[in-house]
Amino acid sequence: MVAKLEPTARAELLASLPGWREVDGRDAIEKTFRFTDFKAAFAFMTRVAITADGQDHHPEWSNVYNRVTILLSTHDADGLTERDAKLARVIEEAATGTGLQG
Ligand SMILES: C[C@H](O)[C@H](O)[C@H]1CNC2=NC(N)=NC(=O)C2=N1
Repeated sequence: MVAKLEPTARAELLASLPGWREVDGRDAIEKTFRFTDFKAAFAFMTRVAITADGQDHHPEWSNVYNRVTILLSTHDADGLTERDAKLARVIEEAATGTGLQG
């Protein structure tokens, strides 16, 4: 059973991840990415999907045209864990220089 992040680790994680924020009412973090167009957004989602599946840790996400909103939490722990931290860092890499509008 994976352990939830301690408050200090959680704060350090949020400080290290640009634009991610805590979700009201859930032990989770969330960010919306905005791309130049739908194709750039979907290409980003494809890259993330492949890596996430390889880590066996999956995002909760939605896509509207050029925007992708991603929520991370660990279902098995009902909260934020190191698995979410690892996937958030992968997501940030996958978004870099790929038609990202910020
Ligand atoms: C059986 C499978 O390994 C588990 O259900 C994995 C799949 N992907 C997952 N993704 C997330 N976000 N949390 C989990 O606890 C989780 N568990």
